[in-house]
Amino acid sequence: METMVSYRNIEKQYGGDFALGPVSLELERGYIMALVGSNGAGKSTLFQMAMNMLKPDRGEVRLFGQDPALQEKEIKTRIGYVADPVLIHPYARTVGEAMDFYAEWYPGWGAALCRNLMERFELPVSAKLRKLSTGMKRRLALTVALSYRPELLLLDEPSSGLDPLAWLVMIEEIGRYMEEGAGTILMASHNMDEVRRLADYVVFLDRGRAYGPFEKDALLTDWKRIWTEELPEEVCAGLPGTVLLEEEPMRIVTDDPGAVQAYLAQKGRQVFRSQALELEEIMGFLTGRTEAASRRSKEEKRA
Ligand SMILES: Nc1ncnc2c1ncn2[C@@H]1O[C@H](COP(=O)(O)OP(=O)(O)OP(=O)(O)O)[C@@H](O)[C@H]1O
Repeated sequence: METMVSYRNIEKQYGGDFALGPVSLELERGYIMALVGSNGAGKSTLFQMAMNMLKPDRGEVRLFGQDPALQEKEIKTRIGYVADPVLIHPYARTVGEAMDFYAEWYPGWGAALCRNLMERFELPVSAKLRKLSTGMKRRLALTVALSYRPELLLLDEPSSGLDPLAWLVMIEEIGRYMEEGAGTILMASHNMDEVRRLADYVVFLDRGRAYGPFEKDALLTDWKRIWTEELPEEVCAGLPGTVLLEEEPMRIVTDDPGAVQAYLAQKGRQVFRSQALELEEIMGFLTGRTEAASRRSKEEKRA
């Protein structure tokens, strides 16, 4: 196993308003980790630290085991960074000029790959950088980052501003990059569809606190909503692994569906169906944003 990114006990304070951490994360080669969080949770702050654009108050960040403050240039040729908002080349005037510059800068630049990506993202060579829309800037940044097949991609909101077709191209191209076998991705996303499709691991960030990493597949298997018949108080009281009880109809939200189903069977109660929770719901429970371990009836919800 080779650790590509590690954050150890990272803390950062901005005035009195925002405190990040302590955050500790490690990402191994070959995996995709998604940072999922509310606005202002600290996701971009973590990316900027990896790019040596920002220093943590405490803790250490390592890329390929190296300190980004000491080996900045070497590290940056091995990373593809799509920032949010996208950073546009300061001197190039057109898309073509920017590509020429990057082709010189990155040792692993693939000219044919770049042409193919530009075609897929419908990026005109002659388009003026100043006049690109937000979505076109994102297409450009993704094309650049994928054209030299970096060992590590840092994608901060890669789909923000992309139209649905460009989004699909992005999903396919990220899939292709990973299938080639040498890629690793740390990404921040508000798009749960993309997290569901791409991520191996999920970290929830909320108000500067990190929860996880969790294996995405395990989250989707472990968190269930189970529909059952109305249960008397004494049966409810003994339910194992219950996060929330909802009434009319009776539903149990649990992170231990096996135990709940076994208990209901033992009490002779019927299970009508069960369904995996959406990642945003799981995030609500794990971060304490959604009130857990309570009984919620229609009357309560109306009140
Ligand atoms: N230079 C700065 N000075 C002061 N506060 C800052 C600065 N940069 C970021 N912040 C604050 O730090 C917090 C975390 O910001 P960050 O951009 O990391 O969040 P984020 O999770 O990427 O948010 P979003 O999902 O909205 O992009 C926010 O409250 C933001 O206002």
